[in-house]
Amino acid sequence: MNIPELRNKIDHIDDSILSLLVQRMEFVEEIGKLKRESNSVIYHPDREKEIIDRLANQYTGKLKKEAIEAIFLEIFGVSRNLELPEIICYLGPEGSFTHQAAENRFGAVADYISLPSIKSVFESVETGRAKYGVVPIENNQEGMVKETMDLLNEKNLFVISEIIIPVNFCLASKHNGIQGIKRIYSKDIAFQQCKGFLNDYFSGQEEDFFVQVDSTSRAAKLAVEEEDGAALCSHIAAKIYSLPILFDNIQDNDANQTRFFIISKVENLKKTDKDKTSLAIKLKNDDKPGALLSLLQDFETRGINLLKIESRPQKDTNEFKFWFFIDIEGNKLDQKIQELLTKRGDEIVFLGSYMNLC
Ligand SMILES: O=C(O)C(=O)C[C@]1(C(=O)O)C=C[C@@H](O)C=C1
Repeated sequence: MNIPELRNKIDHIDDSILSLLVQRMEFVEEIGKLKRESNSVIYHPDREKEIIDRLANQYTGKLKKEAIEAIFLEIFGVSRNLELPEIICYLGPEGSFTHQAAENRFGAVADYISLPSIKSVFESVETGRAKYGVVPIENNQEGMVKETMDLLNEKNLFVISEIIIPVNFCLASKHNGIQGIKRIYSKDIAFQQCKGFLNDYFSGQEEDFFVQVDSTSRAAKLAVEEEDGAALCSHIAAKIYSLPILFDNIQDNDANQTRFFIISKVENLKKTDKDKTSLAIKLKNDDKPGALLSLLQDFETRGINLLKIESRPQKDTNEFKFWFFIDIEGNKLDQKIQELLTKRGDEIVFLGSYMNLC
């Protein structure tokens, strides 16, 4: 078959896809109506995961699970917007990895607001200006994001989902190939994380060949204005500025991953077989030996698996005291976790139960 014939086939398939999507959306609208009548939450990450897993498991053709996931997350984004338009705020700037995480989860059609700080994301969700907020919580090379832990402890908001994305950089440019590129824009940390690639492909360049700017999306914006400029940036930044990707995954360390939280005013409890619960715990008797040991023993006797424990200073006292950010396996709806939350005399702030993706 020649290209026009193949395109003709594609057009017919597209017609069918669109007609099926419209049928799907009719049912989605009905669900949306029922949810609004019963005042229940629109976003069900567990149901979305169930659909993707089911489709990926039954299908073994040309599409990888990641491709099925990318397509269906966009469909879910459109569905949720039809059920109730949602505003999602994230730690910006536009094109940041947090933006990428937000788009991975909510699709390209949601209403996004880029905010300048983690605190402003919390405040927007708290005041109801945005329905959900997306913030970084942990990088597996750098550790926990202290500001996010502290704000979760202070504010009355809940973690309803986690998102894990690899921190991968690409080299993007309008230039046809790397020969003739005159400068590369990026942020300091991106230059550091792609040293191996830059040494291999751009060694011996003058100092001013590498131009440092304050975000990788700014790098993409500058590069797209030039015929011979390039940017080291995230996929989403390249996408936003329609900058073709010349080389992908050029970071030195492939294991570099960041974990993000979706925060909301409503706790959205839903039990799956793989949940995680985050807690902020101020121990009682923390001036006596064994206070922490007693908590850990309680986990052991109740068969609760501890996934993470990090200490943070208590800022509301002039003493040098601390509280613990804790992740455990299981859901608030599990009896053993209910007991833990109610029977210990510690000050425990429940931060959220959500599906464990790690
Ligand atoms: O099943 C639901 O609760 C729906 O609202 C439908 C749907 C979907 O498009 O399949 C949309 C949004 C939810 O997050 C999960 C699934």
